[in-house]
Amino acid sequence: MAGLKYLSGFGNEFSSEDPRCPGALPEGQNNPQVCPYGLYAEQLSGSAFTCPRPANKRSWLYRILPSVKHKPFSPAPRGHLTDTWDQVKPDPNQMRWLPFTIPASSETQVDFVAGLHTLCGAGDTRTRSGIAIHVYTCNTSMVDRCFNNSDGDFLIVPQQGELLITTEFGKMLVEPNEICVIQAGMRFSVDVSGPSRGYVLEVYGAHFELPDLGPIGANGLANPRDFLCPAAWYEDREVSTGYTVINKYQGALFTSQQDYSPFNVVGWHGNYTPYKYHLENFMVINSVAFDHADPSIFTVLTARSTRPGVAIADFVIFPPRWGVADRTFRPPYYHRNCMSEFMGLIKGHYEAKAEGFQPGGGSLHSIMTPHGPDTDCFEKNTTSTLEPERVAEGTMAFMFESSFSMAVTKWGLETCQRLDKSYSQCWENLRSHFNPNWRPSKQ
Ligand SMILES: O=C(O)Cc1cc(O)ccc1O
Ligand SMILES: [Fe+2]
Repeated sequence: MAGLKYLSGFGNEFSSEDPRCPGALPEGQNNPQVCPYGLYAEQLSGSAFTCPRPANKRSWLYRILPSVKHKPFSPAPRGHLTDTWDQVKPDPNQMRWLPFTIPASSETQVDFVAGLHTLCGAGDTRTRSGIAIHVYTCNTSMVDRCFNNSDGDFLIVPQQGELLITTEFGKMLVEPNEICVIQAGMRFSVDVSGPSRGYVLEVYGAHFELPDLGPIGANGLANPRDFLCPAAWYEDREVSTGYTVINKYQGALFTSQQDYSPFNVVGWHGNYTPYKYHLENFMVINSVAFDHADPSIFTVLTARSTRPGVAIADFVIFPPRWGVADRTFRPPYYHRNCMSEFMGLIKGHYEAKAEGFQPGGGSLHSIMTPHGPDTDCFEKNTTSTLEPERVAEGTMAFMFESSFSMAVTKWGLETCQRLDKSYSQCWENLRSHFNPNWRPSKQ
């Protein structure tokens, strides 16, 4: 949408006023006895008050009415959203899903929240530790409905269809190949312009951060200034028919009614905001000599656990780049990992599996479950001439990698009917190339 303004920088202390109300932010204090323009002051906390300064997150919202003016929350159907991880028996097999089905708007009208389906996850919304992976498939905009997640942060990866997201902080347009993060407690409403599909990584009780760069230095990977946060925008809109605030709390959905739009924040300041990032801005670093670098080199954002170096979840991408490694099998190596790997494809093909893994689908390789390139990929890349070549041109695959051992939901295993039962066949024809008479070639 033309004309949307953004503030740039990851986790900055921002200040933003809707240009219609200059001076909406109080000067020199947060809680004046009377706020400019007769606004209410409301703090949104994203960390405990007492967190160390680098981890302390909060924003001050100056709004026409405070959020507390609402009718009581009452339970609402939760559709295919869940945080129950024992719906089906544990299954360590490699799993792959065909593109998730987007409902036809001629048959049913489904908006972003109604279109959320939990695929897998682990942990507990009450002890604030764990993750959930959802897919959304929808075809209609949210009208006088907004969503608010008390359980955690949403990292949203649109795969098809742009999302115009109105938040309490302002509006963001998020297209496929961009991602956005809406952190816990931030109200938002999603407009779509057609059939839409994407992935959501939800993290309970932690926030996404930029990974440390170590010896890479001060620049590279996702640079802080490429993260964009919306600029203040408000509407002073009475909704006599009722505005519905949907709250996800302890995994369940609740709704409450109010007679005004929640997007009534005229100005705000703080460092706890929604933000978006274009994946094309990722500065790719990789092997320029030999061997295959671990995919952590492609980490965009990480939600750290308290164990050093161990993520609750990393968001990793496989962007277009040059492949130049000499005397190297360049695709991903065969491996078993102490982390869970969920992969999705935004567009194009994934380098380890040219066929079968399709945009809008997904795969799950659970903790210590073997996986790697399919037979075709192996045969091709062990015989090809190694020249500098563009890898993953026009494609974008990604991975949610987690230290949690995830359970798949009943929806993921059965109801969605998208599980590709033939997945393991892609490795069936791998044959032995072992030659006991092989000897190192003389130099
Ligand atoms: O399994 C996958 O395809 C993801 C992956 C890619 C890679 O280059 C190295 C390790 C890894 O898990
Ligand atoms: Fe892997």
